[in-house]
Amino acid sequence: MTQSGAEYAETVQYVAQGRAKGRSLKPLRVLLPFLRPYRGPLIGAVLAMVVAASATLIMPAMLRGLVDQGFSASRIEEISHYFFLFLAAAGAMGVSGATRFYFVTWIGERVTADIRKAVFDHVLGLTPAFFEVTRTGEVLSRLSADTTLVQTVLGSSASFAIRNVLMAVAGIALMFLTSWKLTALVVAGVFVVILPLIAFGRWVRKLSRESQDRLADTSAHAAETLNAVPTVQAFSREDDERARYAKATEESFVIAILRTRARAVMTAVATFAVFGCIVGVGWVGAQEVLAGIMSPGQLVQFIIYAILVGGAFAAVSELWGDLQRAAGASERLVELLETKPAITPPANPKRLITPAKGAVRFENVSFRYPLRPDTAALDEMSLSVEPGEAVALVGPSGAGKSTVFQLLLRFYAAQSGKISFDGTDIAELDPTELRKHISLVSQDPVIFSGTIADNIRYGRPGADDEAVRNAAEGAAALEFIEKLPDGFNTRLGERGITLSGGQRQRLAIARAMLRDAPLLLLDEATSALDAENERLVQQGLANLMAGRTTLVIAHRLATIQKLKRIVVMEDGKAVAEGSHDELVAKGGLYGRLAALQFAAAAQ
Ligand SMILES: Nc1ncnc2c1ncn2[C@@H]1O[C@H](COP(=O)(O)OP(=O)(O)OP(=O)(O)O)[C@@H](O)[C@H]1O
Repeated sequence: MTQSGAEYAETVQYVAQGRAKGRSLKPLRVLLPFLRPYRGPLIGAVLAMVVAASATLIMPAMLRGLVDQGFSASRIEEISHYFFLFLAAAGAMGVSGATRFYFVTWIGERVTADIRKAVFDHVLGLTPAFFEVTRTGEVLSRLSADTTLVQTVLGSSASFAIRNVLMAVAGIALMFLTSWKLTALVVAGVFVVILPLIAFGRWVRKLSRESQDRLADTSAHAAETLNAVPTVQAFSREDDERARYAKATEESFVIAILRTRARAVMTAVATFAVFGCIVGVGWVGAQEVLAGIMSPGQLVQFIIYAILVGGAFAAVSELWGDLQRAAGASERLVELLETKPAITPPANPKRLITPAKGAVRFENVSFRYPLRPDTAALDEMSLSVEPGEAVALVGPSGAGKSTVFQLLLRFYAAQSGKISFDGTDIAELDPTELRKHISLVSQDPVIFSGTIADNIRYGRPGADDEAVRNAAEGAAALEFIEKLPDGFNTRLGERGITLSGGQRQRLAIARAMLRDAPLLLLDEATSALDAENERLVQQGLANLMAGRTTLVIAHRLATIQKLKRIVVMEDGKAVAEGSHDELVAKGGLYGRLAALQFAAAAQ
């Protein structure tokens, strides 16, 4: 169960390495697997596009007939016939346009929803190491802004682009049939136009990546600040935060405008060049008509084709920018999807014997946090806890107590040594399976938005109301819950900010009680309680600990004084162990801590 620095580097690859520097639309390829399941609507959309393009392209041919045959009263029927055909073509354009719009929008929405789910599902499985280097706001921005960009492209730009390419290709073929000479002139002109467009396109793509990055920075900053409004206000830092946000927003504005300018120039150059080219060719055509080489109807047909083709090219050049932005966004989404969790379940995970007993063993475990490779958080740590035993971990701040929990929960993998649960190396278990056997009450419990009952039930979804109530009672939370306006159905704010720290802790304890797992991890579980409530909760905890293996981290020695086994940690190692009295008798670190705390309490 060793994890090298290299593996960690892989975890944070997209941050560390920067992004692949492709300049094409290739990243859009990654959307293909998401499109594959929707062949039906895709075929529908393509058919509708083909019908729309055909209906558009047939019109100039009809116009040619109309012009060449001339308008005279004797041809009234034929002329009406042409207009009837125009009407039919218009109808076909309307219906196929609507069909294309429906299918394409449907695909855009569907695929974006799938991508959002895939990214969220994936990110939720990444280990804490990933979140140490990635701000939540950045992930959120990818989930919303980047997926929205992809949606715009799939839901409209791509189909416009494809339709215009279709029009251009078919239009050029028809132009060729109408007059190959003039067509050759147009094609030559268009090539002259395309080369500068490609250069522009690259520039726009670079700018749009930057603008997306800035947007992500801005939202990350906003999320961080908004989550800490009381702290910001308490330190009177509102103006600084406003200034920081304004600066980030302005920067992203400047880049967005640069991008827009580039696109504006690109559009102007493209439009003028294409239509200028058509005008020139039209002039050559007029000479041919005058010389009797071409009929006027042919010239009209040719010019309309040329305008359609020119319009199609102009549209594609404008959409090119959109497509490139979406390519950038897809690249960022895929980077997220491809980030591998630092810890993955083994190919053939072992299964725990049921019912699990909760025996825990650390054998010479050494561990350094990925972001602090120079300091050992655990240094050859050994610890053995029998099933049903309660052991306290004490020691100065930074001694590595919480790290023991982090490793047991397999949020990180130790670099050397072995950690086993019921005799099985935890590296050989599926982490999700392992965690099902662990209940954690953390120092700063998280309360989710929802009701009090929902929050307790988080420990064991599906538990009945009575079990929830019993858990609350055991955690000494019943009294305060019943005083709330809606009792167990009281809704809590986004992060339970309407509860006091002590109340949150009691909810977290109730959650752990309901979870009913064989191994209980208590990280300063009663630190936010007053003496009265602590006494009540201690009783609940005692009930909870009975028959379970428990590891307790405590700063206040009074809370663990009665436990038979106390392990003293210092600098990532267990340096002493014994009962309170034994350790006090030995003196040492524990003796000093106890002397300080109990002397203070006695005063
Ligand atoms: N995610 C992290 N990344 C890098 N270093 C960390 C991380 N978490 C903890 N550390 C470091 O690892 C060492 C052990 O930390 P740990 O949280 O296990 O200590 P502790 O004994 O639980 O302390 P406390 O009682 O203050 O909670 C400390 O030096 C700490 O700074």
